Amino acid sequence: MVMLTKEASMVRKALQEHGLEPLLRGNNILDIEVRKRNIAEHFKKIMMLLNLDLMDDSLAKTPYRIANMYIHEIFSGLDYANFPKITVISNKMKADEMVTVREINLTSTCEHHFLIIDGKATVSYIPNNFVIGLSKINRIVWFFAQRPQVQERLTQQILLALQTILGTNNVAVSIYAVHYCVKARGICDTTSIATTTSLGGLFKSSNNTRNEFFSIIKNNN
Ligand SMILES: Nc1nc2c(ncn2[C@@H]2O[C@H](COP(=O)(O)OP(=O)(O)OP(=O)(O)O)[C@@H](O)[C@H]2O)c(=O)[nH]1
Ligand SMILES: [Zn+2]
Repeated sequence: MVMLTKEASMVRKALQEHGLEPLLRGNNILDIEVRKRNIAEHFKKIMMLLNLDLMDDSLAKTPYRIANMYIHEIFSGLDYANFPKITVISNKMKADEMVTVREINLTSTCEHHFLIIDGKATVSYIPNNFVIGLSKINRIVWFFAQRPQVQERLTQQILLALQTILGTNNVAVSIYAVHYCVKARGICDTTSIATTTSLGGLFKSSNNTRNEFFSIIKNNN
């Protein structure tokens, strides 16, 4: 079994304690190659039930492409072994104002329909003892996006992961996204956008901090 990094273990524990890891059913005991082979076999059956000709040279490898994509790409965030390497440095410069990364690109997968969620995140925090490498914020967003998701949980998972790593409650996350299960099927609404926000510490309790965060979002999203 792969050893998790200290940060991956801390984040997983915090999420479990807060009921924010409801989809995982425990450690996956099957080897990755066995899981991929099984997914491909099952997907072959789905394609056959759709009356698709698996002998067609364009379709023949699709079940394997799907299996590879699920395990190594769009659902890679289900495995904490893929949690990003985190670099935090001590806050020797005594930064005490809001740090914001906005317009973080994310694509995720709606857990109800397995269709794309296409959005952007804004993440702010007020440094306490640590400052995090900026790209690590994008990577944490990406990690949790690479799962079957609902947008509300994704927003909360990113918040709690950063609070845990940074040792402060003063974190805020907002995501706006287009859901292809709303756009490309069902109601077929091509313009609606869903916004979700999760606020911690001063972002929740102080009107000034909250307003500063929302003014960044309003002016830039
Ligand atoms: N709250 C929330 N709902 C979501 C998210 N992604 C998809 N959904 C919704 O999940 C719901 C599933 O509803 P169901 O009635 O079971 O599925 P459905 O019959 O395909 O629903 P329609 O999309 O209305 O056709 C839909 O309303 C989706 O829009 C999300 O991130 N958050
Ligand atoms: Zn959906």
